Amino acid sequence: MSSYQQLIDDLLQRSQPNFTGFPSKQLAAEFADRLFQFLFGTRKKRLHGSLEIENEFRLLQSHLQTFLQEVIHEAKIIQKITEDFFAELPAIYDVLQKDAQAILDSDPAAKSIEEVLIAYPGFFATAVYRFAHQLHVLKVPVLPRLLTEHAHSQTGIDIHPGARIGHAFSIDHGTGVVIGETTVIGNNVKIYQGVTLGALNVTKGHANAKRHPTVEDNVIIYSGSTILGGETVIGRDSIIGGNVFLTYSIPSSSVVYHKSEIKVKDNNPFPEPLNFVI
Ligand SMILES: CC(=O)OC[C@H](N)C(=O)O
Repeated sequence: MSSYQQLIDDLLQRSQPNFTGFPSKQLAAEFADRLFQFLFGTRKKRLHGSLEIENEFRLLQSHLQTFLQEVIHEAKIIQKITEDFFAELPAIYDVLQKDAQAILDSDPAAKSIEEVLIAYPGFFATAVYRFAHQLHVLKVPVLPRLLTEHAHSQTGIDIHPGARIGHAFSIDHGTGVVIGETTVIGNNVKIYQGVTLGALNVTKGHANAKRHPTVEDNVIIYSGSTILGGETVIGRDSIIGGNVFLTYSIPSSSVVYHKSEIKVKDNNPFPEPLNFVI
């Protein structure tokens, strides 16, 4: 057990200027929100004129540099990562436009693209995941995770930055969605709240293995379903109904559903006592 003095020593060590153990969550949140705002700003905050846009672009670059300084200490590497990240921004923007359009096209409740951009938690979480994934591809440690955790805290949607997700991806409602680190998702995939794409084996020895499923193009996964395992492949054009628990692969164009038994009776007393366990 640590002594009081050991605790003080530990805390003192963390307050040294060279201690870089805890990068700033606030910088992560501000960067994610600011970049999202830059790309999909609401009317009030929308940038006017190319000068204003260029100015904000430069400010975003310097924000990223400050953020990167939290974990990287070589100016040249920070510069290179910043350049590479922003060089990818047009491609990220394109794919996000396809994500937003897919939500609008498939959700009868969505009335306009603006509504999707401003009000859909699934779109926000996907956007922040795409920013984070690019930093993950550029081998930035820890910070990608802080970005997706910011989106998680805002939306209840937990997408690991390491997951690979194709275009026209849509998450409807979204609360409780978990997408693990080694998940691979194709194009035009739609998932609903409470879906888990998880690992079957969560021992530390599997840290470098593919632990999470592959979901091929045009798959729909309805709410509450859990799909586990790195070798599990959901074949293209399949539909997974609500509350399915699946740990093996299924071929293309499958329909998988969970059949629960529900009993309905009138509210007259049972002849014998019932024991409802809540
Ligand atoms: C989503 C999920 O399976 O998480 C379990 C564990 N964190 C892992 O990545 O294997």
